[in-house]
Amino acid sequence: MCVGCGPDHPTGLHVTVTAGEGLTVSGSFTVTDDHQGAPGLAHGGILSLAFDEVLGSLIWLIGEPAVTGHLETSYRRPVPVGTTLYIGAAIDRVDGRKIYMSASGRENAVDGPVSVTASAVFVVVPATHFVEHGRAVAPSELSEAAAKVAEVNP
Ligand SMILES: CCCCCCCCCCCCCC(=O)SCCNC(=O)CCNC(=O)[C@H](O)C(C)(C)COP(=O)(O)OP(=O)(O)OC[C@H]1O[C@@H](n2cnc3c(N)ncnc32)[C@H](O)[C@@H]1OP(=O)(O)O
Repeated sequence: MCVGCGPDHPTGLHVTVTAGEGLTVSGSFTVTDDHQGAPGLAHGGILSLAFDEVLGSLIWLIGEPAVTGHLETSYRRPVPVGTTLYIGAAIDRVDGRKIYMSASGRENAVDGPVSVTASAVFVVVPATHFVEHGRAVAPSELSEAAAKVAEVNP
């Protein structure tokens, strides 16, 4: 039920992500009427969410839980409803618990015009972070997340 990537979320972004070479991932997000802000255009906050999701996927390559500490988004072109954004993201460097990342999203093709760029600092947290700070979750929700780490980066 993740609003970014959960396939069963009724109005979520349904972002899909594939691991690439090295510490990179490629994602895609199709803007639907559920994601509109101004008439016919994607809402900027929704686009920011799509980037948070793709950037957040990079942590599965490292295999340590981390949360977004800082996320900066630059909107370079309007994104019409119906667009598929192809988002490439990479880990640029790691400094202690801080993971510096960047991403860019291109309109309707992997080599399409750049619509949005973003940079982020994720901060590594202990797995207990989610238990201590989140609502009570079923153990299966946490074990599914932990299994995903093992699946992506055995
Ligand atoms: C079981 C496994 C489950 C796994 C599930 C995984 C799911 C993942 C899903 C992902 C979903 C998608 C993603 C989401 O939506 S994640 C949801 C949105 N994000 C949050 O909720 C985060 C809320 N904030 C916090 O929890 C704390 O403030 C954190 C943990 C971030 C830091 O508090 P903590 O007390 O722990 O850290 P520290 O103060 O000792 O600082 C440590 C270092 O970090 C540096 N720093 C700190 N803050 C920032 C900042 N804002 N920008 C830049 N840097 C920052 C700081 O300078 C220091 O650096 P240095 O001095 O050492 O050089």
